[in-house]
Amino acid sequence: MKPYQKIPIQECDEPLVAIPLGKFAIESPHPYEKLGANYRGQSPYSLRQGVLEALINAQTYLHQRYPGWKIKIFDAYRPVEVQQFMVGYTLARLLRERGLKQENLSSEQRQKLLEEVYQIWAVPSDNPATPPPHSTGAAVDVTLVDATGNTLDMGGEIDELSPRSHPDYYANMTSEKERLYCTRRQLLYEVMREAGFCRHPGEWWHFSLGDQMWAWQHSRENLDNFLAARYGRVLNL
Ligand SMILES: C[C@@H](N)C(=O)N[C@H](C)C(=O)O
Ligand SMILES: [Zn+2]
Repeated sequence: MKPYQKIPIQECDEPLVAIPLGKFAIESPHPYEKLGANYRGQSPYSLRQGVLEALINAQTYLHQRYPGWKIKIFDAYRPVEVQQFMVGYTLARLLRERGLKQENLSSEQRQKLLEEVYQIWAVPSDNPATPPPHSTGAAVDVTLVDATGNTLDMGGEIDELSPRSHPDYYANMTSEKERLYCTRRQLLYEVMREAGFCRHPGEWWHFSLGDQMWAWQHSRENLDNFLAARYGRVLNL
């Protein structure tokens, strides 16, 4: 269990709403639908109302600093079944890359590989007390697009299983390119933080507001002010 999963949830019952796609840049077709993930008619481009409002604010802050630039949404709401699908997909990809076969793995080997997968993916828990962050509709994976519509190179791909995914990976590097990646990651962090989001400690692209990870980070930074999460798993109809 990750420490943030111990944070209590006081569900506020705010609705999951559609993201107005015209306002943002989006990854299209949706990256996980393209891989075969089944959303059962729900849209991955949905967020809790208050989280969407904050994302719109983040884009306003970005415009104030870089007119014409946009936040590009890679992923938002993710049902637990899709979380499970992506964990399975990532494990299968690791096996393929390493020339391994699932049926030949010892349980220890399988566990080690799964631990690697869980470095960047949350466990697809069905327990309402420990929902995967995106299943709450309060987490979003984003990057930046410039005024000409180009997706900026952030020095690593979203969902990359590598040390480059760490937000500070380029912090002490000195080449012009490395400094640029660092500046771009910092810009994304600053506009999202100004809007109230927290960033995943190990992923430059993952932000959330009001979920357990957010409440955990918030409580760590403000020791006198313990917060519960206000968004739990979105209940499917
Ligand atoms: C891997 C990435 N897309 C992501 O969303 N990671 C977080 C931790 C998650 O699975 O909730
Ligand atoms: Zn994410």
